[in-house]
Amino acid sequence: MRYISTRGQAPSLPFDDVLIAGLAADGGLYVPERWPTFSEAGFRALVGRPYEQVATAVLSPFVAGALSEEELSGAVAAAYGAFGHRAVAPLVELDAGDWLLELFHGPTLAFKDVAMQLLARLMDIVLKRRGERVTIVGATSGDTGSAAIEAFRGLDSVDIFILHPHGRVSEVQRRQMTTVDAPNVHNLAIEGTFDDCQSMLKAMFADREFSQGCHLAGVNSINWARIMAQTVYYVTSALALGAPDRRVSFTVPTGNFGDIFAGYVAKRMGLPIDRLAVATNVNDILHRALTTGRYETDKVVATSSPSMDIQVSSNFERLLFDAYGRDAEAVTGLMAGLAQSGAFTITETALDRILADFSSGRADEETVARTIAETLKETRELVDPHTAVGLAVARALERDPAVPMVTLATAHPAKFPDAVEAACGVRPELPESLSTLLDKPEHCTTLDNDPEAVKAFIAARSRAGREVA
Ligand SMILES: Cc1ncc(COP(=O)(O)O)c(C=O)c1O
Ligand SMILES: N[C@@H](CCOP(=O)(O)O)C(=O)O
Repeated sequence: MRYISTRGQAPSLPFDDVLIAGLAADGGLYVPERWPTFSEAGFRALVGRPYEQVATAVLSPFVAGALSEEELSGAVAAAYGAFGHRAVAPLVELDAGDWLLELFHGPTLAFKDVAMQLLARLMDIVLKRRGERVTIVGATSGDTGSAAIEAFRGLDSVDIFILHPHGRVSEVQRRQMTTVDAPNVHNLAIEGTFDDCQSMLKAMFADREFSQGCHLAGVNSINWARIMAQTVYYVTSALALGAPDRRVSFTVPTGNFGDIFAGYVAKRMGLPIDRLAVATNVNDILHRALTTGRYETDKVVATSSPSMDIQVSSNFERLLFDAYGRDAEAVTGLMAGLAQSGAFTITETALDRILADFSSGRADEETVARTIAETLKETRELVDPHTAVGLAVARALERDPAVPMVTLATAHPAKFPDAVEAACGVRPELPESLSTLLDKPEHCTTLDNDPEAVKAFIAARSRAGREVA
């Protein structure tokens, strides 16, 4: 399998190069040159199999030619062996036809662990094989950072620098990152928003001297391997609910469009997904774009679901690439418009193609709080504010009663105890594994929203940078 850039100006690469590169050299995102497909019989053969076996089968076409079956299945087994639930991503029925897919049984209690635990192992295999070291730079609104630090801490082949927006992540999220005391882990609190952190990250990749000099690698969902790993739980959950003989819909709390794009990939692979519903909080650029055809950035507002406080939704570019018939020039034009004026308009044809698969909705803060309280009262499930955004949108959608709706539970409520307690009066307890989090010392440097200062900080501490020099 080879991968091509959404902007069409970077060379096509095999999986192992895409894994290390993160962003394409032309600023685009890598996607497979074609979508691999499974027949109905192929999916049927996976029904009832353990998560690890399904993962190996689903991921194998994406890594073909770059990793052996043994390397992939070994990494998959190691990644998911330590999850807190044997099913890895269990389903819970809330009401008839209304399901929650719990994605928070990994070490940092958010869905990011599902991809990050695998990504770290795959990267380690490739870097050891090549005898290389990389500098990972990541931007986080809370969860990607903690999952990445947990997955990569202590790895000799990697130095990891995580940028988070100062004061805009929950205390638990921040401490999950800053209390890790490992020589290869560096936390940077940036005086800005998540979008500032993400655009700084993209600028670092675009600066060839810096990115080559530090041997930069990315672990945000710009990295294709993140998306790929997330397709697996769409498959396991749909199969558990009757696929391939029955259609299933998903509602996905959405920010950077990575998680829901993984659902789109599963659909392109042949999984009978009926609707993919984008659920946003009041930072609703995606809901507005799908409703009006105009993708237009606005000021970001801090909410109780901080990991979704995003305006520029990176992976939407991957969807646009398909919606425009894989026309890289058209996508480059849209992205240039976004950079210049903070907006672009989607053509009617492309929007129609998007709406054939996707629905959308938005939940304001009052609705999120009410949903947390009502869900607890009616189902005895305590949900986090991101999951509540998903549930609120799923409940407001027009639905086919014959099609089960799965809402992705993207984080454990204990990551957001203040918001959950304010909504329903119950303070979720941190699991035993994280019970000492609030007592440990923190390690973090606060920097201005100044790309040059951040680059200088990283360059001075990057071991890969010193080796290249
Ligand atoms: C808990 C939680 N829910 C939802 C999202 C949104 O996911 P995505 O950015 O893949 O759309 C995030 C952040 O990415 C998150 O951390
Ligand atoms: N919500 C994310 C933002 C980064 O998203 P990613 O999926 O592109 O890594 C976070 O929690 O950091």
